[in-house]
Amino acid sequence: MSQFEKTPGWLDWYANPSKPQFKLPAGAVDAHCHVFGPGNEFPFAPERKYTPCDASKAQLYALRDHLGFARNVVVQATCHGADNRAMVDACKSSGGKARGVATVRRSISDAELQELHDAGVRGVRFNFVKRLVDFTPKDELMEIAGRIAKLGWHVVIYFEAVDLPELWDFFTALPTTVVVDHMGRPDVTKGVDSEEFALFLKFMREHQNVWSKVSCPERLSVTGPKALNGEQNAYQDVVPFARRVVEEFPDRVLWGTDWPHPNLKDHMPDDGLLVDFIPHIAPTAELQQKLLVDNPMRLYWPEEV
Ligand SMILES: O=C(O)c1cc(C(=O)O)oc(=O)c1
Repeated sequence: MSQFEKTPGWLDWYANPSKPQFKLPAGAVDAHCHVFGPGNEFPFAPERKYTPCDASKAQLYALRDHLGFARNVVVQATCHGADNRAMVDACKSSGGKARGVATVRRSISDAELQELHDAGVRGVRFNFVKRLVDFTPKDELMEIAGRIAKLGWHVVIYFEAVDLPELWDFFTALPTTVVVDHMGRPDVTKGVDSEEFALFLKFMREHQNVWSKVSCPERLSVTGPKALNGEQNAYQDVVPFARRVVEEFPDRVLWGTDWPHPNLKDHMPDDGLLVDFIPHIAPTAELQQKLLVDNPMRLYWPEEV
């Protein structure tokens, strides 16, 4: 794959998002977003599974201001592999308004981990989605988890719901806070009372160190971005899932735009409308304050809480 040739069929991020009608609480954090390159400054990793369009830190921070967020958590995207330079650069130039989640290999030195910490990194991401990454042995991941736990960092895990049973023992042995990306990608056609989603809720219920991002309705939805049946909201088939998680675990949920939305081929969400999704899954001001401010601040800026 050439460095700059975008993966065919892959949509670019939404250029002129609407202004959300929902007013975010003061200090709201977009706790899951990425930067891509720019490729000529921060080359994409040779082992990547896709080549994205560019999505720079300046464009990310313009979106932050447009939507009304105060801060970002920039999560290492798989197209950059374990080369964290673009994410670190974004954190360092944010004036303290961004923290990061890195991808690291076992070979990383303690000094390099400390450098990441100084740049604002507070977690590592372990990815188990087969279309995105090659397999990394679990003993390597556990060793990394042990080292980063000592820095007070957490582990972000990304996996598909069908893989949770097989990954359960590994996840439950992680020695630090564990944050699940996008609710563990439930198959929403199975329904909120499915065995599959019940297992995810049990995972959170039985393990107080497990948090979840209630993000990415645009990836999980089958009904899509159009409001249907007189409903006001887009992505309505995802609402019961996210709402269940927010209401049962109000102190362990995070929300993020997922901008610039890697790997979307059927539609690209208007980020303003994604923000308008929030009050459907966190219907009270108290839940919104926890989801958007108190929880991400506790995890990423504990020194300010
Ligand atoms: O579902 C995805 O394709 C996806 C990919 C990435 C990444 O490539 O890092 O991150 C995400 O949060 C979601």
